[in-house]
Amino acid sequence: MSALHLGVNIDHVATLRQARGTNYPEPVHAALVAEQAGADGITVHLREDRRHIVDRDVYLLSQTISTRLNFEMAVTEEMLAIALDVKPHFCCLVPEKREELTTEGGLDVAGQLDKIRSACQRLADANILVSLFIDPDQAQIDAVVAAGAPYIELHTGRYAETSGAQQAQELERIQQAARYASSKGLIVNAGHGLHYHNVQPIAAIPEMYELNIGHAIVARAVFSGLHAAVADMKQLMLQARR
Ligand SMILES: CC(=O)[C@@H](O)[C@H](O)COP(=O)(O)O
Ligand SMILES: NCC(=O)COP(=O)(O)O
Repeated sequence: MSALHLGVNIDHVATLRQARGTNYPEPVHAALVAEQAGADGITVHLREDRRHIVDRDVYLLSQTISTRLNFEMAVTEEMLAIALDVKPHFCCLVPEKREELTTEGGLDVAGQLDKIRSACQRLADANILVSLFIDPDQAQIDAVVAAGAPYIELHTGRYAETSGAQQAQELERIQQAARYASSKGLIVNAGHGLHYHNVQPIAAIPEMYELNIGHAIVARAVFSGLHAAVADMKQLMLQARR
């Protein structure tokens, strides 16, 4: 079983800033507090519409954090140019719809293999580690291998939205996908919609390398402070591994 890492997604610190067009709260400040509290990495999603994170955040974070920056991006020429300029540690390629409230599904790697393979190659040539954000689906995992990305991030959104028997079924899909991906040599991350009450079954999956968690941590920080919110989440994750 590998060590389990926590990537803290700070998109919604920026959501609060953009709501009023102020210069606070500052995402860099949030990233540094998260690192002090035990975050192993910082994740941001630069959306096409710049609804939360904006370009300067990505540049500043890459210059200031001391863990690893995970840059979530749609597979567009605009985002590829930014990634190749910033050179984050990781790029996670995600699907994006302008009108969506949040990321709705995984990237269809199998359905656009040439495009994704070429993006992976360009990022790898710049020494950026690429992760593909996919649904827990064997055909998509096979396509990731064909695309040449070393990491996947399994979309846990459906698991997070369901309950009871349906959630148990989703958990099983994620467990099977993690096992299959790992047998193919991929490093397995997961994320989306994870919170303090649903994280442990996902954290307990032995193949998991990193969980990326944002909304729930930022929401809890309103009441308990960001340091405690990150530390509590990390503790829950590590507890699930014992
Ligand atoms: C790709 C993914 O699952 C999320 O991390 C993504 O960042 C969601 O975007 P929002 O933060 O805009 O909801
Ligand atoms: N890739 C998932 C992520 O970064 C965080 O998603 P969420 O916890 O904000 O739903």
